Amino acid sequence: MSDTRRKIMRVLDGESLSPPPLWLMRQAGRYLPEYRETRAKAGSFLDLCYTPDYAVEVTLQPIRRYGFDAAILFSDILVIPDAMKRNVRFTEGHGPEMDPIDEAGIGRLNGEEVVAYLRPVLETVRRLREELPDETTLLGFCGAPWTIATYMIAGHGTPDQAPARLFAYNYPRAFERLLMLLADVSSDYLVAQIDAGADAVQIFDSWAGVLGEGEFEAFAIRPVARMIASIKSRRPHARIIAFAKGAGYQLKTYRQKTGADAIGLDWSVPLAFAAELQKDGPVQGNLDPMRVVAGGRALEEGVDDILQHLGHGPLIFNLGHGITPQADPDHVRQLVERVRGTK
Ligand SMILES: Cc1c2[nH]c(c1CCC(=O)O)Cc1[nH]c(c(CCC(=O)O)c1C)Cc1[nH]c(c(CCC(=O)O)c1C)Cc1[nH]c(c(C)c1CCC(=O)O)C2
Repeated sequence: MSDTRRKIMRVLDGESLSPPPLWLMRQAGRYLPEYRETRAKAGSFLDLCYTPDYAVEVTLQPIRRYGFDAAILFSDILVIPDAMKRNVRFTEGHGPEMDPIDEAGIGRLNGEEVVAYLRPVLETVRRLREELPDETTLLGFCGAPWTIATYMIAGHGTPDQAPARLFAYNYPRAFERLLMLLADVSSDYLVAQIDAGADAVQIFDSWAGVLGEGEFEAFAIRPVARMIASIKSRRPHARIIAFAKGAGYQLKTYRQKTGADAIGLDWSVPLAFAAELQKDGPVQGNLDPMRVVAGGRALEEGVDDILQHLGHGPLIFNLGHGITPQADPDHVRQLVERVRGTK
């Protein structure tokens, strides 16, 4: 009976499938002309996220084109600070911005209305489960508390998250309160996504790699462990992928201590070490997105290397980070055919 289950769910339960199922981080995005068209109609980026008609449409676009094994809900990790009234803006050419928060502001924060504010996103999840092909896994997601906190403190993206690292040393109690509050609202939000029809969820800790050893334990591992314990206590069937970008050799303890079912790997993780990690459970990754931009031999060799090292264990094929706007949609097709061995 097990073969009728969605492939990515089978891998998340420890099965090894050949060829491995695949999806790509940021598979809905600006590299696709049909995304750019819907994006222009929607107006602002947040309008796109909060209008189920548009969000459903852009989520489905890469599924129609490539038949990926998973669709990932179209939204953004920064809808959480937006729901906490931090005035999030996405302005052309600037990246995300919001009002920076200070110690007093953290004292005033509360997470009470977050899930209610995000109802349109949950409506998108419900509609997606109705419209997706039966074999396609639907993934929900959110940002990890540390990564969300970095944007809330600086008010924008930075290359090394120095403002949040400094804030954590100067105001340890306020920082701890912020992380725990984010962990709790994010857990409620992921439970709501699962209840709306998400098969599994991914937690993105895109900035885990800038933390020192003790801070990695305190800011990356602990809040995510709290989230996973909270979600699994309420929804024991929930399957959770945790992606701690840049965590390198700490990924072994990261999986053990957070309780994640699968761990995402960025492209800097050596494949021999990735194979070691795979002995403890499923892994997801880890092609360099620049190989998709390059195409040709660089793309083929990157795919083949991953399949050779990780293709015999539980693997969800993916990139090591999001696909970039300059990727050629034909190269994405070549990637899919190479992974599936259909060409
Ligand atoms: C850090 C982070 C963000 N958002 C996200 C992360 C974690 C993953 C990572 O590290 O990339 C996660 C994210 N963002 C988006 C998705 C949608 C689902 C998918 O993967 O297809 C997901 C899962 C859409 C998006 N989120 C954003 C876009 C581009 C905006 C546009 O279309 O105008 C998309 C498609 C905007 C965004 N959102 C964010 C930034 C820094 C930016 C600007 C950079 C950029 O423009 O690429 C915050």
